[in-house]
Amino acid sequence: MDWHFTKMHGAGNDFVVLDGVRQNITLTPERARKLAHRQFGVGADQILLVEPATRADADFRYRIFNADGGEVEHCGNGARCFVRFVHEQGLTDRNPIRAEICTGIIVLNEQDDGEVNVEMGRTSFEPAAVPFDSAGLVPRIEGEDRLWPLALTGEDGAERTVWVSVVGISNPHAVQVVDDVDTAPVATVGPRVESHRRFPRRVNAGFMQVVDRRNIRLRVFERGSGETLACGTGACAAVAAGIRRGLLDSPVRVQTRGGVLTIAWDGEQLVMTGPVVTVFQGVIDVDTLLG
Ligand SMILES: N[C@@H](CCC[C@H](N)C(=O)O)C(=O)O
Repeated sequence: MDWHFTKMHGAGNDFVVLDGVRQNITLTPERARKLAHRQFGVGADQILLVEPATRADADFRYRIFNADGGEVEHCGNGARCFVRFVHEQGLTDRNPIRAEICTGIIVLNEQDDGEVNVEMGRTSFEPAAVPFDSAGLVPRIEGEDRLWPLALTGEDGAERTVWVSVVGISNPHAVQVVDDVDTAPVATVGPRVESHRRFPRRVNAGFMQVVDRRNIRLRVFERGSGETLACGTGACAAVAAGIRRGLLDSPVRVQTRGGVLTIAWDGEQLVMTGPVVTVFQGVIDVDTLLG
């Protein structure tokens, strides 16, 4: 059995996109992991599976799998690739498109300049909703935000505390402010935050450098994929946290290692705008390579 796929990226966060509308696709976590593998598969940060909608108020459903095979709630850069994919593949000429993700509906609009904007849905800062176990912790209040102390143990066994904003964009984020993203300890602190025991579903760990009130630089160690060149929901979480902390004003230009995303937030709806690139199309022999 063969699957046709499209390789895409949004600001360097890369995807294998599968058409589950015209193909009969059973994507298990193991198959997703193999497809995403950079040596033995096609290679991707996430796999996107486009399917018929299951509710009347949506045009399509799309599902997201991290490189480790886990299915997740939301993906900002993936959302932009999804809308370009359904247009390029002739699955619809509707614009904007309403897409069903596992936590609700998001609205996507392909602009005349080739960028895509996405109404990402609502943000939550309630620990239980993220989810984050805040029992026994005393937050530091900054502006309207609460910074939570996370105790981390270093490779040398030494304890240190990092202060994070905890944000739910359907998926979980922990954002810390750093002086310089280039020297931030993303590779060492990122995995410790990602799997910290206070995040029962793990977490995406963001490192934000505030350049000025409308510009940040951002790196994200993503849950289930490691550091990526850009993380759309991570950009939304960083901007929302930065605005609540009184550090930023909407809209904010987010410089990632793979490109620029623009995030607007009115305190309710988050709107993300950014680029999309189709890299190539291919066919994969499922029985031989994915099992
Ligand atoms: N790259 C994404 C986020 C993908 C999911 C994330 N790793 C998670 O586990 O929540 C984005 O652009 O938002």
